[in-house]
Amino acid sequence: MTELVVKNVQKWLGGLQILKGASFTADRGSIVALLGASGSGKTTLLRCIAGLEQPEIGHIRIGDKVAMDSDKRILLPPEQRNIGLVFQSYALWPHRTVKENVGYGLKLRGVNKADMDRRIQHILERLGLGHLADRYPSQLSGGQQQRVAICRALVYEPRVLLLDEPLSNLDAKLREEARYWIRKLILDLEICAILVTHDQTEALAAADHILLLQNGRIVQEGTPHEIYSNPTSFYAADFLGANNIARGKLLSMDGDVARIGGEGWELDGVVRERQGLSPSVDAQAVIRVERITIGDAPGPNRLEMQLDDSVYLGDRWEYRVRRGDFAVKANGNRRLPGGKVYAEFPPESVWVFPAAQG
Ligand SMILES: Nc1ncnc2c1ncn2[C@@H]1O[C@H](COP(=O)(O)OP(=O)(O)OP(=O)(O)O)[C@@H](O)[C@H]1O
Repeated sequence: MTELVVKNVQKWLGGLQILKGASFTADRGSIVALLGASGSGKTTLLRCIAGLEQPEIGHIRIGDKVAMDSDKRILLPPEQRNIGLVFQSYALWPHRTVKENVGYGLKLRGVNKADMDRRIQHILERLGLGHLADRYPSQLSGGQQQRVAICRALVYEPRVLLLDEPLSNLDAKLREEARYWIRKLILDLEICAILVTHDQTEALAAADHILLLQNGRIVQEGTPHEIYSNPTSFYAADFLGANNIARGKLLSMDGDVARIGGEGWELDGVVRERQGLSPSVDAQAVIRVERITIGDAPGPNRLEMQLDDSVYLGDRWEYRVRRGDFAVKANGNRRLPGGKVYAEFPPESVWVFPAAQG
């Protein structure tokens, strides 16, 4: 069931158009990640949904309520939108206890004390914080503070939970755990969550659906697997994964099959973005690091290269190989001696795009 509808949302700030017509829907029991480079408009879009920014144009429906509609001049304030909000900083009040932090909004809304206590206790227990109800934020760990912030957002029983970089203040281990339990919580509660993040791993692991933003536009959307394995633009291909970028000229193109080459190297690949590509124009290929294999014999789409170094990364080795100016990284599971190697670039993993403009 669709819980959130965002249609053609446009927003100007300081004379600049920050959102250029964002449209998407989100279902109950699912997590949608807004992913994109810094300044792409993720937070602004989240703030428009929350009612903290007023889009000049657009339509937003939350549950069965229209939250804003520029044609009908509807604009509900945040407290009437049935949303829960969690900020990166958690924004807890330092002089209020956990219980008071979680219940403050209910108090403002005039919920009676018995009902309020019941709801606070219920959500604190649910997130494993029942025993900390009388502590102050400074007496909690970062992970516990984050749980309190989430309790505070959930105590209203919102239809939609809006999370703005909620994990970025946690260390790597806690972040991984939090990704997991937040996802489970949202699916268990059968609510809908919108997660703003610039961290691709977080979006891939936590979301059911990813919206990739670039300059105020949603340039691609899909499941994490679709976005990772089937990018439709250089921006999308380069934003996700660990990549090698090979810059050269397009040597030939036949349907989706292309050949790209530079100084002393040529590779077969597949066309990922057709516009602006024709033989002999400048082109670039994105090749995921994990797709390149290092061998010791020539073969199709293999280049003779020089292995400069094997770098130990704990769970794998990273090989630094080059042929003249053409340098790439590849992965493997053992240290290799430096010297002559053959690097294989599977053609289906050499994604060819037109060269960047300007
Ligand atoms: N109040 C404002 N006045 C003018 N420009 C603004 C204002 N707030 C944000 N912007 C601009 O809007 C653009 C989008 O900002 P936004 O914070 O939505 O991006 P973001 O994708 O969330 O970035 P980040 O990951 O860095 O938080 C940026 O170029 C930013 O400089």
